[in-house]
Amino acid sequence: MSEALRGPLTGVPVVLDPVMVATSGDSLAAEGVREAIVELLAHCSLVTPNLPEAAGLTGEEPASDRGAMARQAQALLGLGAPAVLLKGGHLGDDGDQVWDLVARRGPDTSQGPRLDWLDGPRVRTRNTHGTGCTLSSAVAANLAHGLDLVEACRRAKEWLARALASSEQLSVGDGSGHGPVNHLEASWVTLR
Ligand SMILES: Nc1ncnc2c1ncn2[C@@H]1O[C@H](COP(=O)(O)OP(=O)(O)O)[C@@H](O)[C@H]1O
Ligand SMILES: Cc1ncc(COP(=O)(O)O)c(N)n1
Repeated sequence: MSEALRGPLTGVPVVLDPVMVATSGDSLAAEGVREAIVELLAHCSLVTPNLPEAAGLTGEEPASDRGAMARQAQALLGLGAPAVLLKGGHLGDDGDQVWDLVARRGPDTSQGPRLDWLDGPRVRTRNTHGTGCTLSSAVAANLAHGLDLVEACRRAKEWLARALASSEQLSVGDGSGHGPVNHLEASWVTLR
């Protein structure tokens, strides 16, 4: 894959979602996946780990506050990623807010990385299945539209919050597990 990213895909924005740990906490990665993902970091435009994934990649404990999030995002830049969207959905379950962090290498290396916090309202729902995949796909679509990285992440997160809020409209399975977000939230009134 890194060959493709160095060759035909050079110049195309690439969003790498290192799917290793699901929202539910389940491990989704076999052994050796960490090394493969680390190798890809330098060849993508943005990597989008959740907190357990960032911990797995950096070899640290999952971040439990903003300071640790900032340190781990910067550690991922140090591993070669040009930019990191560190997702904070696993932090502060009882709070009203959920915050993500965009970290980018600055143009001037002596000034350190640029950090942009994206705060948003926490939606009270169990239907969080696929939030990470939804977010990274939306960021990729926004980058393909030519949006700047932080704006692409900000708009993707805002849309995801609406899709989460609208998830109760869906009726999937017997309702016992984590249901999906409603990707069609914008057109739902006309569609149903
Ligand atoms: N209950 C929630 N309300 C609003 N946004 C959420 C909620 N849970 C997660 N998010 C957002 O969903 C995205 C994915 O978050 P996260 O759960 O950390 O990743 P993953 O789904 O990969 O485990 C992030 O932008 C996060 O801020
Ligand atoms: C097969 C598969 N792929 C990905 C996810 C991540 O889901 P989430 O975005 O909710 O962490 C998952 N739970 N299962």
